[in-house]
Amino acid sequence: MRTLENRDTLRVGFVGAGSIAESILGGIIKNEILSPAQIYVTNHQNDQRLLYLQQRYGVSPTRDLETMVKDSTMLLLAIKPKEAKEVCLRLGKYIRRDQLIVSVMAGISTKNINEWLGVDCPIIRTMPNTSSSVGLSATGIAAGRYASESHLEIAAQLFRAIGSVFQVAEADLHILTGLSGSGPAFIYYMAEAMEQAGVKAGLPADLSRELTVQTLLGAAHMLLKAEEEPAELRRKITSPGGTTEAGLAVLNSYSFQQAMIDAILRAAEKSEELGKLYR
Ligand SMILES: NC(=O)C1=CN([C@@H]2O[C@H](COP(=O)(O)OP(=O)(O)OC[C@H]3O[C@@H](n4cnc5c(N)ncnc54)[C@H](OP(=O)(O)O)[C@@H]3O)[C@@H](O)[C@H]2O)C=CC1
Ligand SMILES: O=C(O)[C@@H]1CCC=N1
Repeated sequence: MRTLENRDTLRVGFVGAGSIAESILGGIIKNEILSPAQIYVTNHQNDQRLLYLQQRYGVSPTRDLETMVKDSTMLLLAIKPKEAKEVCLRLGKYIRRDQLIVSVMAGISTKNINEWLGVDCPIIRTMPNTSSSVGLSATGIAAGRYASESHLEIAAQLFRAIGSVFQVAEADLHILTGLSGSGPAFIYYMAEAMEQAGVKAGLPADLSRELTVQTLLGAAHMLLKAEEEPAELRRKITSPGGTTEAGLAVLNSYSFQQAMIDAILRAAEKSEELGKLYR
């Protein structure tokens, strides 16, 4: 397996061409980590989708799994957990022992992937998020049994190009899935509500959207740059007897923090369930 230092010779085959595949390949191309000519994509049946990816990013669509595997130095599995076994059984006919497999599938263990492929090839299991498309993913990565430090480093380099990378034990990828894999959806859900509140009180929708986005952006930067803990940043906004205090009282009456904690833990639990259901 070549390293990204030799990235001109790297060929990545995306098995699965949905949301996360597009976010990752879009980020890789935008950041000029690989050229479109180095990326193949395949999916199950959606021709329109492959055409769209070809036209938008210049990547090569294919349904010839054998040739794609043969020509790829790395395969990136971006199929749903329920499709994992069937697709891996098919891929196993063509995969070489030195071929690096990167999985982004929630819940599916590297042990199961190796078993289905029937090959002791190196597997790096990851959990990125869709912010990959703007270079801001938080990606967890863990090595399977046959992966070496250099395989980990190759995958880390690729994902570092589209955000931050955190190496964790494979078992911890479940909680990363809840926190940072699904996490953006929980934030968007809150953003939808913030926008709705502005509109309900009479603001134009576009102004309400801009205020929401700038507020989230500013808060994220504060979390990143300020030295205070989140609770201290919150306290600084909360004047005694003021508006924030009144608003927080409403959030507390709905157990907002507990709801967020439970949502993340439930998503993590679901990741474990998917792993058991589809093993
Ligand atoms: N979306 C996200 O934010 C994240 C998702 N993930 C993980 O990524 C994986 C994909 O998720 P997501 O992108 O959201 O899902 P999508 O439903 O958007 O995409 C799934 C893709 O898999 C393809 N596919 C299905 N069956 C086959 C097959 N037999 N051979 C080849 N391709 C096949 C589908 O093709 P077709 O359309 O033709 O059926 C489709 O392109 C999941 O395992 C998920 O856990 C991980 C991190 C974040
Ligand atoms: O919803 C899902 O199952 C996937 C995994 C993390 C984000 N999306």
